[in-house]
Amino acid sequence: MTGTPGAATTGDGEAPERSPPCSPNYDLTGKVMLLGDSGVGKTCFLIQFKDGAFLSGTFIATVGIDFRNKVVTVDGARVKLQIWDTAGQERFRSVTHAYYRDAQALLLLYDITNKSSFDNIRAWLTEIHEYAQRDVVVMLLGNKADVSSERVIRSEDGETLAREYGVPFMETSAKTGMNVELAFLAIAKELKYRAGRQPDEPSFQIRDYVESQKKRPSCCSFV
Ligand SMILES: Nc1nc2c(ncn2[C@@H]2O[C@H](COP(=O)(O)OP(=O)(O)OP(=O)(O)O)[C@@H](O)[C@H]2O)c(=O)[nH]1
Ligand SMILES: [Mg+2]
Repeated sequence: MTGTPGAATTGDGEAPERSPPCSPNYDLTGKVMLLGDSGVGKTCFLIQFKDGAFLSGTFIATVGIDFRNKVVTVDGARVKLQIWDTAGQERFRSVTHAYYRDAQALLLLYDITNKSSFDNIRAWLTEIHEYAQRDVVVMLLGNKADVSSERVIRSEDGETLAREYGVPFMETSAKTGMNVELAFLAIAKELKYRAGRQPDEPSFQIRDYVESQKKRPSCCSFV
């Protein structure tokens, strides 16, 4: 997925800000951004969610920013997620900063086989604090959990960091699909809950939901 630096490409051939049609096939919308260092798997994560496929082979770094739409149904509500895939490379940072402000949710990825991508998470959280809305939903994801033989970041380290920042955490695989849909469903549930809680509806805690639903890698190599 590539585009021109500084310009959003039209992911599905749909204009991002287009007014809803007369009978929209969704009840509410939410903007989600994928963030994290280059190569952690953001584009693959989005393609796995959107198309159920994994882009193996040569790594093609995203240029600028791009988006895809997908409607998910949670608790009887159709939530249209507009998902922005950002370039992790430093040179595109100023482009992506401009998009933070509109996002309701941010999926922040690191690669469990790449220590620097994990070490940079604090810097990403500082950027989020600076550029995003104060009440933005943030989720920390340790991607490439299928590559257990090359693991350098323990699951516990991801959990500890997420707890420190008070955000939900899980390990994922854009290759096998592990926890990919769950990440977006949890966001959609949170957005639906925020949009208007019904009187008899129990409160929704995204961290508890993720903890109760997430799958753990079947095989772990401890480092
Ligand atoms: N084994 C495995 N490989 C993955 C996974 N996710 C991504 N990859 C591989 O990692 C490389 C980078 O993936 P991308 O999705 O392009 O990375 P990105 O975060 O979008 O990178 P930028 O666009 O530069 O920010 C590719 O070669 C993918 O095939 C995963 O979950 N498991
Ligand atoms: Mg990419």
